[in-house]
Amino acid sequence: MTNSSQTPVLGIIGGSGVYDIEGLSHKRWERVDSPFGKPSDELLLGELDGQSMVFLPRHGRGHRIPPSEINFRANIDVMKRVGVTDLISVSAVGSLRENLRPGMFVIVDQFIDRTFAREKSFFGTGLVAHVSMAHPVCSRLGDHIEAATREAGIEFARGGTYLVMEGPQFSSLAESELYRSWNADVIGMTNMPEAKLAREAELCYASVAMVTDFDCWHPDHDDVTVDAIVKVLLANADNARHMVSRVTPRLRSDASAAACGCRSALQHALITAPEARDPEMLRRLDAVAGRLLRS
Ligand SMILES: CSC[C@H]1O[C@H](OP(=O)(O)O)[C@H](O)[C@@H]1O
Ligand SMILES: Nc1ncnc2[nH]cnc12
Repeated sequence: MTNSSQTPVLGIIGGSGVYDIEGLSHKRWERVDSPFGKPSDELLLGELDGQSMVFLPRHGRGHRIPPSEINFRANIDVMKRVGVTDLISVSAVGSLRENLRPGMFVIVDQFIDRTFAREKSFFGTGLVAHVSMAHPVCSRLGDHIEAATREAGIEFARGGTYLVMEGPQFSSLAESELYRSWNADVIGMTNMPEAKLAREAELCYASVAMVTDFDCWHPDHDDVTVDAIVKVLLANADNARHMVSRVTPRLRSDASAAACGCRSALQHALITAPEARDPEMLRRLDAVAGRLLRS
């Protein structure tokens, strides 16, 4: 099922501490197969206030999958396959700034990708594509998230650079200081290549980073541990649900969505001559790039 009418369908990729979405009607977990392999889990499909939505726990239910083993391509492919148009990533992050305190949401607008052990593109030999990542998130979707977050009374910052490290170990002090000197604001292990793949799949993508700790640079705070992160996350997860429930009605009434640039990201990105394209590759890309590849 692809969504050629572009009826708004909200997708949520839930990070650490967010393994389910409460309050959905017609709720069901469904396995969706992808030519890119196994996604992190089944998809949770349902409706929130009459609006279709789809949820996927990034690390799988029970948090089984570490950042480097997440099949980001399969995760984005299945979202596209079931008709998602707007994708919100919810993630736990460490803060690299004094003013971004645990409990706050950062509506990220830039990334520094330091990951090195992940498949980063749907494309490759047989069909080469280069999409723009100058503005890696959808500002229209970001506007809806900002309004929803404000309405839910959650403390937030609009804009911020998320440094994506490979992990799974946390940073050394020297690395944390280096990233601060690069003007990164928050640090995590998962938003890349997720954001790049969402762009290739022509999805509107936005990232809500929930601050859980001060990493290891802050002289007045302990170095980050999983225990400390989980404590903050338990409080944050409810806030994430409040935010999501307020985004859905906004999406439904947004007439500008169809013209959003994210939805035509591939329009001028494919460089391989039609006669040189690999037919097997074209088959795998039926959901991600079917709009342009169907003859
Ligand atoms: C649970 S601590 C580190 C873990 O949490 C973040 O995951 P996510 O972005 O999915 O919330 C971070 O990136 C690490 O994967
Ligand atoms: N300090 C940190 N570093 C990397 N990933 C994180 N996720 C939450 N806090 C983090």
